[in-house]
Amino acid sequence: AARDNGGRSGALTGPPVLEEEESVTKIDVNPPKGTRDFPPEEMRLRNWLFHNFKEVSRLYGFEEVDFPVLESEALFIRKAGEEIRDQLYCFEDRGNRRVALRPELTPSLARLVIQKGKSAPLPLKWFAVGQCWRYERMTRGRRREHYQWNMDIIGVPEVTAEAELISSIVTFFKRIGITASDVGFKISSRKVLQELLRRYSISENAFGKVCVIIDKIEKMPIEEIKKDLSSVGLSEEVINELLQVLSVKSLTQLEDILGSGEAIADLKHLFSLAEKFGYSDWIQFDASVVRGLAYYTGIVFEGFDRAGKLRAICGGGRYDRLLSTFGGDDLPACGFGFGDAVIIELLKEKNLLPELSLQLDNIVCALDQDLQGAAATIATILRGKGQSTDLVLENKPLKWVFKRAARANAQRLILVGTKEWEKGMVGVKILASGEQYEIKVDELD
Ligand SMILES: CC(=O)Nc1cnc2ccccc2c1
Repeated sequence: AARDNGGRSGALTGPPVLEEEESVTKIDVNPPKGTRDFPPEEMRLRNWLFHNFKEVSRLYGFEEVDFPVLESEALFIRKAGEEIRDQLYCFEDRGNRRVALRPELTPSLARLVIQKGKSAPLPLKWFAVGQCWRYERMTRGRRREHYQWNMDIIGVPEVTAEAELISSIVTFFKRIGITASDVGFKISSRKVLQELLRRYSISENAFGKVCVIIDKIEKMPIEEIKKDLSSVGLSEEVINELLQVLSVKSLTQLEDILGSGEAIADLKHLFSLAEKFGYSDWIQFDASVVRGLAYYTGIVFEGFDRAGKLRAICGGGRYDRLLSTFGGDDLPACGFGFGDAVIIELLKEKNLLPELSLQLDNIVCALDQDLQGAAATIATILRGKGQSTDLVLENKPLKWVFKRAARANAQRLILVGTKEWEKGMVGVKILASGEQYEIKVDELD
């Protein structure tokens, strides 16, 4: 009760407090709305996931890059009606600069590529794992941050780049136990839309808007989609032809409508490369895939769960115009983003979450307060051998030490006792077997 009156202890009963104590304001111990903490258990799972992201990137010869989570707002200002724009976590900083917490990594990557200019030999194969942010108006209770794994190839115009990227994601899935019966990739090309719209001389910047609208096709009533499409200038006839093409189920059917243009050629090339990479049974053509980012210009793909319970697991595609819109050279580019949320939901569904617990090689404990120094020496020797060692830092009863050792899955308990220490020895207890013995300090292995 004493702490409740503004934090001065004993003010009601004890002697007058001589000087004002630091006032205690009870802070909210939860993280800000829509954000997460990572206590040890969650952090082990996150590190496991990111380790697999990074191992696959290394396997494919990609180099890791990173960028500030805070960027100039201008990097993300696109007028294509994207959700990512409506939810931009932007503000004016103390220098009156318009800045934003990045909602995605690709624009930062493009900025760095341009900054590096000619000094970065093409093709660039870069990857990053970074936290991305959004600010949702309504308290829809959705998260406001997530981590994304991105892989990008800059400077390769052929679809061999897209085939390589999809291969890397398949490799990732296999590493964590996901199979082609669990997930698949829907693949299409925005060149399908482009070739269609070119017949009706729709302007380039309407193209991005049309794609963003079509990406919502499964989330909005078709009437609203049609209304939005007509509001960007598409006639009734074009809208109906567009929607009809999007429901096409095979490449041959698409070729009948489109004729043999770049879209068909790219898709056929990609599907034949998939054969060579050995992931044909992971992919399918699906004309309705457009992805919600305005800057894609060619092949687009998304990973989906075949049970149909979850949102897209990952997504990506070719974005050949992005660098030039930032004032850079007209460099071909493609990449993908892979979020840290849906994949964990999928692993839970498939009961594939890894068992990760703290593993310790040793716990070292002084059995007597004046042997604390000796215990520190032992811990240092073991750590010098690369063995993870928890040193008990205060006088604790053995029961407490055993409990801690069990919770930390320690392999060995090293007990520093007076009698043994006088002989230059320590006690060792192998916790799995219960075996117990004494050993000379310099024979500790
Ligand atoms: C399922 C989930 O957490 N999605 C999510 C969470 N935070 C984001 C933040 C920025 C952009 C996209 C985001 C997406």
